[in-house]
Order: sequence, then structure tokens, then C-alpha cells
Amino acid sequence: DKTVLITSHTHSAIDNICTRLQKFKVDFIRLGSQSKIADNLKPHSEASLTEKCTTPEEMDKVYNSFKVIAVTCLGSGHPLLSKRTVDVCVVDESTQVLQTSIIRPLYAAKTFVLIGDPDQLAPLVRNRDALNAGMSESLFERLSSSEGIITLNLNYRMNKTLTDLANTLTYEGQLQTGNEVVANRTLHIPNIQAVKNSYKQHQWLVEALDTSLEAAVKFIDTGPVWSLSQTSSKNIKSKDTPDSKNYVNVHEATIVFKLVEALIEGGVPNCDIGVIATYRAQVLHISTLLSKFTVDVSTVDQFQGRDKNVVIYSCTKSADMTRAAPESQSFELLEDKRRLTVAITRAKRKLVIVGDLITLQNYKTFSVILRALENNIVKFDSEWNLLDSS
Ligand SMILES: Nc1ncnc2c1ncn2[C@@H]1O[C@H](COP(=O)(O)OP(=O)(O)OP(=O)(O)O)[C@@H](O)[C@H]1O
Repeated sequence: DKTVLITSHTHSAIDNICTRLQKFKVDFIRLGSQSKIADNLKPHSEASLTEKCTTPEEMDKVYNSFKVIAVTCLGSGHPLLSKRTVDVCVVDESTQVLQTSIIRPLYAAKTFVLIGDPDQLAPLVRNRDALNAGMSESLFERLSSSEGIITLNLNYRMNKTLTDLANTLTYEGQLQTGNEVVANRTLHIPNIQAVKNSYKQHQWLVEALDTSLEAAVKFIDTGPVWSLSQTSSKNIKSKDTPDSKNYVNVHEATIVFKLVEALIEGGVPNCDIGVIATYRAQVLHISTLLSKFTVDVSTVDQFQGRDKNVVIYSCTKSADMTRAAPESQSFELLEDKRRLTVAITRAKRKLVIVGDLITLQNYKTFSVILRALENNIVKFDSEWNLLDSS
């Protein structure tokens, strides 16, 4: 009989929970602007539910009739929550929420439960002074204590090989697979023989798409493609961003294109494929290349909380690291362990990482992964004429 406020940092996280509530026939009101709410949840939105109200009293009645209220942390400044106190507030992805934002929904509740993974993305703070002063510390981390935390260490997403990689980078062996079925799941490519025939000349691709459990994670080494860019007209770096934070790597994009094309030819549904890239400019570039396939292409941040059967990760950066200043490197996205943890934990059955091995070895965080994948590195055999064919 309790009243519950469900909240999170993003609309998509709220919508994920609401979709599950819908399946279990739990009634709720979804606050927030209609345009931000998923289509399947529109009948639960405040706009739809109050559509027929003609007086403030009628609206009041509708708003107060729901035991479950769902809204983002920022949206919880809603008048309904300044008038009502709920029994419990549940905050999902709470390790991503700024303390200044989380305080608002918590004030509307008698008790609260924070859910999150402190090893995944922290609240986004760009200002270095604010970062140094601790602004990116979430309330979850601030309240963290052995008595207060319950660890959920069974995962039902990743197979055994993917779980092992996540343990090597971050979870130190604590993460386990939920059951044997999950542990042994591999990618099914229905027309694998057709792929092998079509790509006979491209052994790197056949090797990268090996569907055995042991080969569930593959790293394709592009080689130092930055040097190719110096001699050709192809660009590595987005021209309008001299601060080097927004790279485009056309060589990696082409490899990603070939992999997606082969997967689709092999009969893998496009909704099972996800592409992640480190920088927004690369996401944009790959999205344009892949437009005819309609597969999801996002930054790591946009992919948190979601998963796909097969994920291709374009690391993107390829540079002459002998010229890079080490102190600037430590602020780079590729050195961010939490971001890398999210990137490698989105795939359920198969992960293909595409990158320049020599460049990536310069990042302490990344080199942990490269060591673990020693036996699963595929050398791309310099077929850069592919660039012209796609
Ligand atoms: N009990 C279960 N049985 C089968 N599958 C499950 C079970 N619980 C979760 N899953 C599946 O595991 C995946 C991850 O679940 P969920 O998104 O709830 O985890 P999460 O901890 O929020 O993940 P993250 O924060 O890393 O994105 C989903 O694909 C979900 O369908």
C-alpha cells in the first residue's frame, strides 16, 4: 500500500522502468513533457491523464490518485511533489546524478533507495575546478558504507567471456554470470556460411566475427592509421575542433561499416547490433555511413543502461603519441576507467573493439584490456582500398 516515487537522471532510464511496470500491470503517472516520453508510455503521461480535466480540483484528483509517480530528478520540481509526500523514493542510475539534483526528489519522500554502479559513469562535470572540489561525487558514493550497501553481483546480461573482461578491468572477480544459459550464450549468425563465402578475401573480418564463446571479445588492430592520414586526404581529426577532443577516424568507421554489413548479410537483426564510439564526431560520421542499416550508434554515455547482443566499439583515437603531453592524456576519455567499463559491458554475446593498438597502449586503463585480449587480437591487413569502396 506504499506510495512510490521512481526517479533517475535520464528520461530513458525512467521509461525503461515504466515499460516494465506496464508489463506487470502496475498503474503509474509519468510526469514530464510529452515529447520526452516514449510512445508506449504516452497513455500514462500527465498530459494524457489530465486531458479531460476542466477544473483545478479535477486535476488535483487525477494527480493524487496514483500510488506510483515516475519523473526525472530534474523534473521532480513538479507542483505535485511539493504538495505530496510519498513513502519511498527509488533513484535508479543514482551514481550519475549530481547531489544538487538528487536532493529535490528525496525531499518528497520519507525514505529512499539509491540504485547505481559506482564503477560506471559519474555525474558529468566539465569544469576542472568544480571537479577538483568534488562536484562529481554522487550521493551514493558519499553515503557509501559496508552496512548501507547491498551488492548485486549476479549479471544476466553478459556471457562468461565478456564477464571475465569486466572483472579484469573493474570488478576484480566479484561479477558472476546469473546462470549457465547466460554464461554460455554466443552470437548466432544464421547465414554464417554466406558471410564466410562473401568475405573469403577478408580473413580479418571472418576472424573478428568468430562466434565461439572463447572469441566473444575481439580487438581489431588497425595499425597506426594516423600516419596514413598525413599522406592522404583522409582526415583523422575533426577540423573544427583543434582541442583534439572530437576525433573522426574514417579508417575505423570503414571497418565498422564492413562488420555491420557482414552481420546483416549473415542474418543478424539490425536491432541486435549496437555501435559505440568514444567521440561525438565519430558517432556522427559512423551514423551517416550506416544510415541504410538503421542500427543504433551512440557515445558511451548514451549507451549506459542499455545493451545489445553484439556491440562494435570504435575507440577512434590514433595519434603519434610520442608528441602527446602526458598530463593532458590523463584527462582524456580513453583514460577514464568508468567510461571504458560502461563501453565493454553493453554487449550480451559479442564485442568487437576496433582501435590502433600502439596508440591505445599509451593509456593505462586501456592497456589492461589489451593485455587480457592478447590471444584475441586481429590484425587488420591494410585493405585501405575499402575506404573507396564504401
Ligand atoms: N533475472 C533475470 N533473468 C534474465 N535476464 C535478466 C534478469 N535480470 C536482468 N536481466 C537482463 O540483464 C540485462 C541487464 O539488466 P538491467 O538493465 O536491469 O541491469 P543494470 O544493472 O541496470 O545494468 P547497467 O546499469 O549496467 O546498464 C538486461 O538485458 C535484462 O533483460
